[in-house]
This record gives sequence, structure tokens and C-alpha cells, in this order.
Amino acid sequence: MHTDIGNALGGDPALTRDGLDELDADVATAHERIADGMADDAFGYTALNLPETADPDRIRNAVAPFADSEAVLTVGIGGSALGAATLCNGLESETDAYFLDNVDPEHTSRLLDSLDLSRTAVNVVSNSGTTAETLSNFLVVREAMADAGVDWAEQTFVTTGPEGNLRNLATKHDLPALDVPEGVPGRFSVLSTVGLAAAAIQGHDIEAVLAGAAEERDRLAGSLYDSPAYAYGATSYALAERGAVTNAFMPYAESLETFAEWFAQLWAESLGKDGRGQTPARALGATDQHSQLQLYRAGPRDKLVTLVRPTERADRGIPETDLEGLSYLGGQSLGTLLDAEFEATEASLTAANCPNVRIEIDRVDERGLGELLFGMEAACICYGELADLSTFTQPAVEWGKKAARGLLGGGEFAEAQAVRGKDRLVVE
Ligand SMILES: O=P(O)(O)OC[C@H]1O[C@](O)(CO)[C@@H](O)[C@@H]1O
Repeated sequence: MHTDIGNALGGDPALTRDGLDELDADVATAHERIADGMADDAFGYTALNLPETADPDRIRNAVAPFADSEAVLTVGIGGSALGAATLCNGLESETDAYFLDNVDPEHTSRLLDSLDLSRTAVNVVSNSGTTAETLSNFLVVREAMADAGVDWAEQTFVTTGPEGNLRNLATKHDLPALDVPEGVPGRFSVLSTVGLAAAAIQGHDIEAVLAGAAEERDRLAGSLYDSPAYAYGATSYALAERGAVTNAFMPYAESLETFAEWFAQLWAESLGKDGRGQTPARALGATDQHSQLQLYRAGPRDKLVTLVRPTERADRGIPETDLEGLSYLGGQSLGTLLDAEFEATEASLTAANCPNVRIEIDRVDERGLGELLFGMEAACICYGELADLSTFTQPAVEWGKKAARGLLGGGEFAEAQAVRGKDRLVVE
């Protein structure tokens, strides 16, 4: 992963090289704490040890019974889906991958109706083993399989923690079960069983994902000028402290669109605390040049724009044309056009004083995705250290869970009362 922070300086919000140099002393301290946390396998920090502690053979052996599946259906939400989806949607495979990470009845029914359930491996993932959306979707999938005359227990494996409903279900039905590594919060678990199992069923080189991550780990150092991950984390933090409270995250590759979703959970759930944080706004290049760019260039001065691209990709030529005004495109390629759009957008942001950072990998392949995923995790942890935030918890999500559970008769919760007491001002 290459991080170019040149365009983050001298914009509005204003960050100077001196400001960054000053911050670098804090990055050295942050790195020490991170390295100590890794050495102690401390909660959260232990996620950065996964490039060496994850066991690809164990994962592959566990999913071997499903190797000839036509499709793999992952039932999970948040960190229990987005990491696997980033790998599966970022890489090509003969085996299709689907994700049930919402409880939209129409979508769930359409998806289940479209699948040959007898040829589909079901990967149920939940760290806590108690998440309502995941468990409900699993019950629906199991019923659909039974209705289709498919032995669901033959097609299903789970990835979960040591306790919880899902672990009990796996034990009761003797399902193959992978363990969520201890001390790894969901949004930091892509480089573990949680993110790698579905990718292994699709036949991806999960060792190469871990090797790319290990390369990025080896670049962690006591200065932001020596570590691409810390350069990104520290620069994002410094700009947020100066008013860039929105991070427009814009990959220039369709294969990285899900990666932007994964990044949004990582950044929002890790850094949104104590009234602080930086709001991730997902975008896609070049598409959102034609929807969002106006705002980035001419709207409030509250943004950092992160542009991500692979420097190598399979290309496709644009045919020569005699159409009026289009000759400049004829004979070029879509890749050349996309790169020109990337560089032009980057320069247009700088010309409008909008701070932006360039993140590049060689290719969107297993190694490249490993670098990006690890790099962004380390960047996030670095940001959390500099901001003195509790990066690895997400207490604010519990209120809504209690309210929903109370509304469904799953217990007495004050939060459910609050929902019932909603103020109404309906305009019809
Ligand atoms: O893996 P689990 O426990 O089902 O949780 C799913 C997701 O829900 C959250 O706990 C938020 O509600 C995320 O942190 C997590 O990634």
C-alpha cells in the first residue's frame, strides 16, 4: 500500500507540514502502545497479529466438505459479513458468493428463490452468536432448505465465539464450526476465520491475503513517514481535528466498492465516540464524480477525500471513432480514461483547497486486498490512539438492539418504551 499525503497539506481545513512533523512524536508513542498491545495479544490489538496467527490450513480443512459448492451464502452482519464480502466481491471465482446481511423480507425471499440450495454452502457468522438479524435469517434459510428437501445440516457451517445461541446450535446439530479468534472485534476480523472461510470456499489464495497483510504489518514503524498505514491514520486524524469531520472514501475500481463499505464500518464504529470521529462517506470513482464531486469541491470545508486505486488492472480498448468530438477517446482504453479521471479529480480537489489523500496498491488481488485491509485497520488504530479513543468497543449500538428486542416481546426494556413514546408531527 502506498499512501501519498502531499495533497493533504495546504488546503482547507489547513494542515501544514510543520503540523504533521509535530504530530509525528505522538505517532511514535502510539506505535509503541500498538506494538505493546500486539506483543501482549491485548484486546483489539491482537487483530494485528492475524497475518501470522490465522491458520489457513485449519480454515481450508473446515470448509473442505463444501469445496464443490456452486455458491456460498454467508449469513452475518457488520464485521461478520463485510470483510468476507470485500474479499469475495473483490476477486473473481467460479463459485458465487452471496451475503444475507440485512432482514429485508423481499430481498431475502428473492435471493433464496434464486439459489439452488442443494448446491449452496451456508456460512453462518456471528461473533456474539446472539445477533437478531443473523439468527433470524439463519432460521429462514434453514426452513427454505427443508422446504426444498435439502438436508440443511449437511450444507451449513458456522463461525462464532465460544458461547451463544449459534455455538449451542452447532453443538446440538454437530455442525462444522470455526472459532472467532479471541479478543478480535468483528470489524477487525477479516484476516481471520470470519473473513477467510467464504474466500477459501471460492478457492481464493488466502495465504496470499495474509502475506499482503504481513507486508503491511512489517511496515509499521515509529514514524508516519515510514509507515503508509500510520501516514493515513495520522493525516486523517490531524485533518479531523482541524474540521475535516467527513471522509469521502472513493475507490476507483468496482471491485473495491465493498471495501468502501467495510471501511465505513471500521471508521465509524471505531472512531465515533465521545462526540468525535470522522464520518465515512462511501463513493465510487469515476461514477460519483457525476454526483458527489460538486459538494466536495464547492460545499462546506469539512472534508478529507480519500482516493484509492490499483495501478495495474486488466484493460479494454475504446474503439476508434469518427463521431464528431469523440476522436480524442477513440483508440484510448477505459483504464487510461479511468486513470485520467482519477488524476484530474485529485487535482480538481486540490485546486479547490479540498484536502485529499491517494492510496494505491499494485492490483486488486489477494495480496493487494491483504495490504489494504491490514493497512486500514492499523491506520484506524493509530487514529484511535492519537485521539485517545476506545477504538475497540461500540457501546452506542446496544440502545437500539434493546429497543427492538423490547418491541418484539423479547424482554422489558426502557428503550422500547422510548420508541413507543415517539413524538409525532406527521405531514400528509
Ligand atoms: O458478529 P456479531 O456478534 O453477530 O455482530 C455483528 C456486528 O454487530 C455489531 O456488534 C454492531 O451491532 C458490530 O460491531 C458487529 O460487527
